[in-house]
Amino acid sequence: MAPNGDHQKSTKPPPSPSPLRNSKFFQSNMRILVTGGAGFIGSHLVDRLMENEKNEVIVADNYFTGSKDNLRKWIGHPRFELIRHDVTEPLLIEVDQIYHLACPASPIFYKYNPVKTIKTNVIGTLNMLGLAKRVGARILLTSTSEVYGDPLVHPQTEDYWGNVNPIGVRSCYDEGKRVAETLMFDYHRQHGIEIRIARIFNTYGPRMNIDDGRVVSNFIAQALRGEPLTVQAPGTQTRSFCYVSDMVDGLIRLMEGDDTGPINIGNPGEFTMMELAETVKELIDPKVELKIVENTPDDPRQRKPDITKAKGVLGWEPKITLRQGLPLMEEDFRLRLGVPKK
Ligand SMILES: NC(=O)c1ccc[n+]([C@@H]2O[C@H](COP(=O)([O-])OP(=O)(O)OC[C@H]3O[C@@H](n4cnc5c(N)ncnc54)[C@H](O)[C@@H]3O)[C@@H](O)[C@H]2O)c1
Ligand SMILES: O=c1ccn([C@@H]2O[C@H](COP(=O)(O)OP(=O)(O)O[C@H]3OC[C@@H](O)[C@H](O)[C@H]3O)[C@@H](O)[C@H]2O)c(=O)[nH]1
Repeated sequence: MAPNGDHQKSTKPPPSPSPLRNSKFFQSNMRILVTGGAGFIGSHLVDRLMENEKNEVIVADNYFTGSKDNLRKWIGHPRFELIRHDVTEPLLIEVDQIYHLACPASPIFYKYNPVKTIKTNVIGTLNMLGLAKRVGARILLTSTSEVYGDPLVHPQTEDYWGNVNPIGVRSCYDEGKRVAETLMFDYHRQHGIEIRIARIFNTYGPRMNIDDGRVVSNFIAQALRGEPLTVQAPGTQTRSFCYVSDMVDGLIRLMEGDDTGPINIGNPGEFTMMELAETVKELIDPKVELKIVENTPDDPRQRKPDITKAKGVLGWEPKITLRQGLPLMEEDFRLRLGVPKK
């Protein structure tokens, strides 16, 4: 069944935005809330949104995995505001658009406090939808390729319903995001809220936490520290890695376009973890060793987005290949770890 079939469309008109938006005498800026804006993708998104002088950007973040440091160039800027706020609590502000990213993304962080992760996904998304409803804002959710679980369809298209363990250690995140998607569509059908859903595939780039625990940041940090690259068994599992500037471009196009989604946003280049380790080794330090270590439960065996829909509906496709993106991230990690290039 097509996720964008007629039964998915709202019959309700969207709630009216602020009267100032259509005022003849006062041209207000577009006020945009980015939840999770102090994190990795969020802070790059804020950089892009702030480039447009008609945008005012408000970030709400609880700093669990994000940091003020990621936003330091905007703190004090007249079009920028930073609020310490946990999205599991309601937020009463006036905005036109909401990019709802708040949620830990790295498996080691989302599994650290699974009850909090599911509250963030469910109560957090409900609160942001409540805000969207009250002020007539358009809302974009950053969902995930993890909604496909350990996929039995390859590559993954948006109409695949997934193969997810509902009681596993990853469920707080993948089932949490599935409920968040459900809430988005229920608010759209029942209340006419303008929604956008992006299904993001593994994204990497500068500013990722050095000890984030995800595979690209782990391998780069390990190679720079001269430590063995920890390939989790069996090493034949695959992922598709998207550079962060491509991701931000896709998210903005989705928000500005007419399609609710869900739309896969990711780079279809597919690599085994062994291939990724070999590439990092070749680019950074050919002397570094690879070490096979134990894997974690329910690790998906393969993942690759079908991006036909993103190409057709958003006119989007990624531009940066893995071999182009890894050196950009290496440069940032060298600076932060204090390891100059020889
Ligand atoms: N990076 C990826 O590969 C990837 C893949 C799929 C989906 N996503 C989604 O994209 C979004 C951003 O991911 P990221 O890689 O930038 O992760 P990140 O961990 O760097 O950023 C998440 C941000 O949300 C904040 N946050 C977490 N819980 C919060 C709460 N309860 N209230 C307020 N703020 C909270 C964190 O402090 C952090 O700043 C997440 O929703 C994630 O699920 C990311
Ligand atoms: O040091 C490591 C870390 C991870 N891995 C492997 O690398 C693969 C990718 O693992 P990551 O931790 O980077 O993350 P995953 O791809 O499983 O999930 C990721 O993509 C979907 C997003 O929603 C999640 O937020 C994101 O973390 C897994 O197969 C894992 O076993 C290693 O081989 N070594």
